Amino acid sequence: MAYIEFNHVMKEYAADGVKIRALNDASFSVNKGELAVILGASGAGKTTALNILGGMDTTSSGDVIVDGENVAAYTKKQLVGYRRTDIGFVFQFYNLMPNLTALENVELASQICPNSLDASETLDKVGLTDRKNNFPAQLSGGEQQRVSIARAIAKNPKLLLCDEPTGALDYNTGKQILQLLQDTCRKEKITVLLITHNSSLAPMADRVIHFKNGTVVNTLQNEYPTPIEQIEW
Ligand SMILES: Nc1ncnc2c1ncn2[C@@H]1O[C@H](COP(=O)(O)OP(=O)(O)OP(=O)(O)O)[C@@H](O)[C@H]1O
Repeated sequence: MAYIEFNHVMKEYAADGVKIRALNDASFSVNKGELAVILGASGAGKTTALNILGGMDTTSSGDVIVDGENVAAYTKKQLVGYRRTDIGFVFQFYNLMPNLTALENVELASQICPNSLDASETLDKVGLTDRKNNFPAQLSGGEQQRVSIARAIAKNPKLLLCDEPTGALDYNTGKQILQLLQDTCRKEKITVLLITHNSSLAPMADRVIHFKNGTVVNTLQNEYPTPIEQIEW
């Protein structure tokens, strides 16, 4: 069994009496320690799948296996614990607490997790040794995203889920953030899933999962992923 198994997942939303099928029999798997890139057009179901995997949304049917447990069968209370301890999220917008310093933002996350890493050391790892006592407004977009990555990995999560993490950044800054995510996956041995619109990024991944109209139409494995510095788009 793979570390992550998304098995025949359906997700329907009811909006004004109309049913919208966001996921339609979507299936994929990811092995432990892999970097998986999720590609697909707008509305293909990528965010819905990531939110379900992260325990932020629920399935209409299907199984979502993470490390041998079926997250789709979790109670609300179990999902709270799962989100808190097992999942690190990185979003397009950094969602930092504006009145807390970089260090305090990371500490806030690590304090609620039993196996958390040292907040200050985690900020060192993401290259922010000199910015720990700055507030988010005093940091660039790339630096704020580094804080949000530190906040996610300081929880020592099973999965690092990233939804368009470079969507608000310029080309070079975005590339540095992708490099950090690729390095984090390798060095910390965290399983990383990364949503992007940019199909040029596919070579950086161990696995590429392609969504279309709510289902997975194609999964590719790269035996030799390309370092991000060698990818241009
Ligand atoms: N809470 C919701 N209520 C109703 N419909 C929703 C909801 N969330 C998502 N959808 C619909 O489900 C479909 C899939 O959306 P989703 O956000 O997963 O796509 P996506 O591939 O992530 O798109 P994008 O790249 O634009 O973020 C879309 O048609 C969307 O409008």
